[in-house]
Amino acid sequence: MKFNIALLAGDGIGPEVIDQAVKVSDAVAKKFGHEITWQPALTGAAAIDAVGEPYPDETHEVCKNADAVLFGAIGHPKFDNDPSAKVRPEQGLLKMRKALGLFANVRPTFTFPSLLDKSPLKQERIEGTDLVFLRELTGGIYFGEKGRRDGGETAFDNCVYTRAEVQRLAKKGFELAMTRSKKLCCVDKANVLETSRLWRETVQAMEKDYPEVEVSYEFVDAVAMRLVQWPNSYDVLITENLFGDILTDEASVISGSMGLMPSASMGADIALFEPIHGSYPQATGLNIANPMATVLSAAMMFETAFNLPEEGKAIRDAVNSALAKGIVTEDLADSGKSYGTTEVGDWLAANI
Ligand SMILES: NC(=O)C1=CN([C@@H]2O[C@H](COP(=O)(O)OP(=O)(O)OC[C@H]3O[C@@H](n4cnc5c(N)ncnc54)[C@H](O)[C@@H]3O)[C@@H](O)[C@H]2O)C=CC1
Ligand SMILES: CC(C)CC(=O)C(=O)O
Ligand SMILES: [Mg+2]
Repeated sequence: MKFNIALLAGDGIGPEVIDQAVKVSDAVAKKFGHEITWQPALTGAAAIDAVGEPYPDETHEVCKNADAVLFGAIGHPKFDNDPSAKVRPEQGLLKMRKALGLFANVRPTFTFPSLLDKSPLKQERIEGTDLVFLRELTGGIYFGEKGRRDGGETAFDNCVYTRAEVQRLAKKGFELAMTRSKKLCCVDKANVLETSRLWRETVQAMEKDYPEVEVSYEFVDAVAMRLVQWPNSYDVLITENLFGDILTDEASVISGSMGLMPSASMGADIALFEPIHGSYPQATGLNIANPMATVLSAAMMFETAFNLPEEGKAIRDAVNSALAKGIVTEDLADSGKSYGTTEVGDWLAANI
């Protein structure tokens, strides 16, 4: 098969981890007889520097016309440390998600058998953890009206959700739960927030369409606690944009490193695959970033966007075997030997 993939490397470690995912994807294509054409395009601070905006129209055209998008990360300290900056890399990420209609961000959290001792959590608590967050990605407080008043002394960010937005995300959650253990947790703050009450009411009304799914409703603060206390008590969790962003970073410590967790952002017409981490600016150019989250995002791309599970499995097998053999970057090496980002990528590509 032939694939045309938009490649948005972005900033910081983005280009370094994307290079490894490209290497590994090319190795998969070679092994299984596919042809990939990569279409690089600008985004983030790199795009601001080059053309003055973080998600240029040309990049949108490339994405729209691709079979899938592979995304690294965006963000640069020169913007993070300047709250008054009018144009920011993150605006590009949000614009891209909205413009491509990527409303459902699938963020799995799982453990690797060879890494159980790398998590700061007790082994018996995390063993067998295999859960999936469905994070709503194009609504909520990130997209509501924001601004200042009172001469800049008061700031506001509005959180808005429509019933239709909740329904389409929850539908995906129910459907996913039906393919797994038929357990769904709706994470909200319905004791305080009106948007959360709309979430809860909407999901409750959908329960009758999925009688086999056991639905629980939990407040986000309690989930933040139970997620690290008994992570394997969860299976599919649905939640709004901000809560999902925060909880999935927290959940990444279960696996052992933020550099391991992939994601798929699904829309009606196109899907984008990206690690859950950011541009990790401290590591830029040092060849130390873990590329596995991005490599595993490429595995999700083969499985989800191209419906090629064997190709995805070939990538997952290579990652598992690298982890078992200790071919890992410094975030997972403890006092043992660590490998560079490029060495890990080379090893994975050679072992597909
Ligand atoms: N999707 C995206 O492009 C995202 C972009 N950002 C942006 O990234 C920049 C940095 O944000 P931070 O809050 O520091 O989040 P971050 O995710 O970049 O890094 C947080 C910490 O996670 C660890 N980490 C992240 N990626 C890793 C990797 N591949 N290998 C090993 N360890 C890794 C490091 O310990 C790092 O200090 C900011 O400009 C932020 O806005 C943040 C999150 C998501
Ligand atoms: C930079 C944010 C807008 C996004 C984020 O943290 C994420 O998608 O995980
Ligand atoms: Mg985040």
